[in-house]
Amino acid sequence: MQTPTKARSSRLMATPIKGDLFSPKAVAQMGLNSPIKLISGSTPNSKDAGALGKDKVIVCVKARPVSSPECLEAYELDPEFPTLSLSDTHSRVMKRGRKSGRAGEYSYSFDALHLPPAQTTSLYEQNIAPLVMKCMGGFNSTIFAYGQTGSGKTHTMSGTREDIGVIPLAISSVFQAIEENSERHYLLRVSYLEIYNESIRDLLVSPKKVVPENERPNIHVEKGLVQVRPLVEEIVKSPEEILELLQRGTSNRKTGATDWNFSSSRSHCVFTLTVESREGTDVRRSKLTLIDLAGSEKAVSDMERLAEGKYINRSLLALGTVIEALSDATRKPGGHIPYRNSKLTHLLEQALGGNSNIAVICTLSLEERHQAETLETLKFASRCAQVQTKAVQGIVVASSEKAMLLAKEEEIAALRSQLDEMARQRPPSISDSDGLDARAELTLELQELAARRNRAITQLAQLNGQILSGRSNGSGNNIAHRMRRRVSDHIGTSSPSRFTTFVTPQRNSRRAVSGSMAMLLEDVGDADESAPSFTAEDIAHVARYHRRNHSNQVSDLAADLSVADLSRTGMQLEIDQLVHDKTEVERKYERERLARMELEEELEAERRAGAQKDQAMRAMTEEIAKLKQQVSLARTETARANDRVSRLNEMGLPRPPAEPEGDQSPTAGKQQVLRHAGSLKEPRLASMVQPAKSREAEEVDRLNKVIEGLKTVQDELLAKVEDWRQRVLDQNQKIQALTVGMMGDEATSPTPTPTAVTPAHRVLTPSRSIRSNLDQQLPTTPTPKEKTGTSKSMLKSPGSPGFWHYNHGQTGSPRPIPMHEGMKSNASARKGRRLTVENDLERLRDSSRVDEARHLFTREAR
Ligand SMILES: Nc1ncnc2c1ncn2[C@@H]1O[C@H](COP(=O)(O)OP(=O)(O)OP(=O)(O)O)[C@@H](O)[C@H]1O
Repeated sequence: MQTPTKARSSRLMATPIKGDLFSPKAVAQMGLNSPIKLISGSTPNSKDAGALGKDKVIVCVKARPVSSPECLEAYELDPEFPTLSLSDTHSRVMKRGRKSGRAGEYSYSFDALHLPPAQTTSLYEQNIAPLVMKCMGGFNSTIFAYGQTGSGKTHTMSGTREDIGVIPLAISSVFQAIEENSERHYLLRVSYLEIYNESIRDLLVSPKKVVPENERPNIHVEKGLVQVRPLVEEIVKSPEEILELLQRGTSNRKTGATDWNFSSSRSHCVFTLTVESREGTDVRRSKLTLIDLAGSEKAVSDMERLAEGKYINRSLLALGTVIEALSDATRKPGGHIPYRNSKLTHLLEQALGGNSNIAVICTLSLEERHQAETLETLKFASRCAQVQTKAVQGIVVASSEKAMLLAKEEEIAALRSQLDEMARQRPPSISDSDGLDARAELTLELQELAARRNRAITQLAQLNGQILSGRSNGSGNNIAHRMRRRVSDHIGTSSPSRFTTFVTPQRNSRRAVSGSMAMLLEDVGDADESAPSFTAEDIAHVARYHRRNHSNQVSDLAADLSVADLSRTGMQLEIDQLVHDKTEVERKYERERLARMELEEELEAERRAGAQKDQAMRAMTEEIAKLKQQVSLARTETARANDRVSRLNEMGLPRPPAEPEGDQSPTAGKQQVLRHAGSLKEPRLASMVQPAKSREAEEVDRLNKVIEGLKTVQDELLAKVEDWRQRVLDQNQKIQALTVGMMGDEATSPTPTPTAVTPAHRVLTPSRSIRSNLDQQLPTTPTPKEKTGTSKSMLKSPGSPGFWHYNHGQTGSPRPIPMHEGMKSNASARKGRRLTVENDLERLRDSSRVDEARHLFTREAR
């Protein structure tokens, strides 16, 4: 571990100078007039200026000076390796029970570790200059400083007089590279913006200028290209101009005093240098983006700072999330990256998305009170180190335009050589003797030159037409158009520069060229009209004038060709963007197709699962229906059984379904019957259906036996009835005999003869006696027939003695039947008597049957 000494620390704690950083004096002091040495082998033209294949994000860590060396005890710093590890005295390590067994968890490696008193220059030369050179070679390069507030981001990016920052060093490198590549033509443009509280501000526009809401700069994505519009892009020709713009922008930047930093940047600041260059047919365009991020911070006491801090932390969190997603090795290619969660990440979408070489400068405050934030910065740095990029060189090649350009260049070269030739052939002075001939010759030459000029003007117009027709597609965002306007606007007022080779002092803008042509034509016209009065000197003067002007035209044509090149660059970029868009769209379609397939598979699986569920539901429904049927059958059976049991109970014949052995008491039997009936109502009736059926069969057998018994009883009763009838007949005969005897005693009386007594009358007497006997035997409860009213009851009408009435049930009026009508036989009376007898017999049978059944069951029960 290398511990910086006290002397080192104290040297780095020199008060930086801000504010007058970009004053001409400061610029001179910063040594920009004597640019720093380029890193060997990193020339803008070298073919490997942008590494082919994948590039890693360069991560350098820079620690600012500390107040006391004790602060450094919490860290083990090794700039050679380069690594930074937390020591056992670091609060986080102590909290987690020291490092033993998991030292690797607290160790972080980077591309460079810069410790005090190392200056920014060494960091720049080692890690940043190669990226600036790549930018000069046509590759996009992005460099940003990340770290907690007060850790030295602005100090590193902008620098001080004593410690020059990354931005001035990069500008110096750019101009040095331009100087060293005299063959290439360059066009440089500068823009400078800040993202403050999630809104973009153009730092090159005065903050005093009131800009309506809809005209404020915002991010637009056009053909997949992220752009900020409207945004001032100043064409620059010298480092001084850039530094002047930087100073202007920095003074417009939002800063404020926080608890941690007296002059804290409250916004993310993005400085962009667009480099367009051409050498022959090789046209390149790239961007160098230098970003000074606002510092992540803890809660601060000031309310305004607190609100700003929220935006700052949110956007830094978004940046962290994007970096984390990009560094995720398991991420699918083309997977979603949440660039649009903040303006910062949206703006950096293309740079972070791979089309740029990236360097991250993580600044640290190793003070004890900043340990937590330092740890967060270290984690961010190590995540960045895992991100890979793949910058593409912004080379523009358009075959047809290239051919046209070459033809024009050849023509210009031919014209130039013609002029040179003419200059060589011209005599150094014209003598008076040759005056007339020379004048005539010069006049001819003049005319020829005028014709040539006209041709050149026409060519220029054609060229302009081609440029315009090729680019003016109605889009207000046309780079070439914008650029051309800017070039011409700028040239009128620009000062000479040795760097911008195609914008040289002796060249004029196209507008200026046209003006000079008009002037020249006027001159020529005048010359033609006054040709005879021309002196040799005049003609020589005019010739010199025209030669000079012709040379200017050639230069102007060259300038316009450069503009045309740049227009083509724009077109090529558009084409590249279209190709990129197409690939993106194809990728998107492919992703959508895969997603759709997945969805379809899911739907199919769901459909299958649904069908299975339906089937299972149907099976269950069927089973439930079957069970319901079984239950209803069981209920019916139970009801029947209960009914039968209750009937048996009513008959006083308890019939337990299964008598337990050892308990033969009648009450036990009855209880069992009740238990049986109750149990049948239970839910598990189905299981009892079978036993109930067998019991029912037994009961049916028993009832059949009872019926058999009843039949026997019936036969016996019929025999008895027959016997009774016989006895009645005997009685009747006896009565008749007695009557005959009595008749013999009373032969003269007018009483009816015994033969007049109807059989019905005779039968009725014993019937009455039988009935009275039976009434004593019959149960008191009415028979079912009596209940329904269909049985016949025989009543004697109290109001009509001598008449017996058959009362048919409860309805119908009594029908009188004559018993004696002069002792003569009557068919209906006989029928009535027979019915009476049959009725009596029926009742007798019923009662006998019941008696018999009761007897039988009682016997069985016992
Ligand atoms: N390496 C260094 N040497 C000397 N002074 C430094 C160094 N780094 C930072 N400082 C000083 O620390 C103070 C804070 O630095 P600076 O403004 O660069 O921090 P910052 O990270 O940009 O903070 P913020 O995010 O709040 O803008 C300044 O006064 C600066 O000069």
